[in-house]
Amino acid sequence: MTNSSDFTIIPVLDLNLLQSGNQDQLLDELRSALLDVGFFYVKNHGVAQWPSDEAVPGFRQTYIQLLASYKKLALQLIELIALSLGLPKDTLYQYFEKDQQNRAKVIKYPSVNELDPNDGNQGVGPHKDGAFLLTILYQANDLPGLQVQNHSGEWIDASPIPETFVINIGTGLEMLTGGLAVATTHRVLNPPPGRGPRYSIPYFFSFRLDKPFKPLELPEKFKLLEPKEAVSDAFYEEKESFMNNLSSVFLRNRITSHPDVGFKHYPKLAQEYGVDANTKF
Ligand SMILES: O=C(O)CCC(=O)C(=O)O
Ligand SMILES: [Fe+2]
Repeated sequence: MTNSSDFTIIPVLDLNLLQSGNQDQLLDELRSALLDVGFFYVKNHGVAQWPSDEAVPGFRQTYIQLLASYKKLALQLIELIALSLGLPKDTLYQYFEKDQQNRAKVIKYPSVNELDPNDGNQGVGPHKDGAFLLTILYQANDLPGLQVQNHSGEWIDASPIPETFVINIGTGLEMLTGGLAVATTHRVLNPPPGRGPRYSIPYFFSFRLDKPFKPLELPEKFKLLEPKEAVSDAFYEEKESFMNNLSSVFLRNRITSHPDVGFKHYPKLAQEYGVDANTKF
């Protein structure tokens, strides 16, 4: 499907607009990122992104601090997202717990020439981030790989921009907003030969699992907007299972992200999700 207003760049949002008294501009940009793209960069976020050389012996402590900073940024974004949708800023707090577990992982993507040709590309297959509100992604070195699919099916590079994080909307926020905020499909390709490995740290800001899941009451003006069906097909297919069974959403995310492993262990489910033994990305 071709869409004349489709995105071809990933917007960059500047959190300094808060300090400079331009919150309304930031909220307008955030709303458009939420509704049209599902991905954005944030700059001037106040988070130290990588342990310094001297800090490496204290990696654990450093990493814990890093996670705490990610969480602080996630909470700030959660409040701004609510405001950008015309809701009180604490609206999304009901969906997570103060001390819930949020997952992060440090990923190494070897360059293609380091891979066994029989293993194919070991990046991450096309997927939406699962049962999460949002993902904060640190691209730790200057190598391309992350690509975001626009509504016409084209792959748009989300190359690293120094000092930024990439933020993307998870299926959880898509469901909560009735498909208005988009959880956009993305993938990761291994870096080209000769450029060394790519490293990244995604942080997945989760949901509380112990409460029934009730979609948000959005202000009237948003009810007139059409969800972006091209990227929100999962919304219609998965609505029931998502509301009742978050674990199936996790499993789908795992199988589509890592199709070779997914097919090996869950061949029937994998096929339901369009993954088979020859799936390449
Ligand atoms: O490494 C990246 O750039 C993104 C990884 C990703 O999309 C994921 O793990 O869900
Ligand atoms: Fe992802």
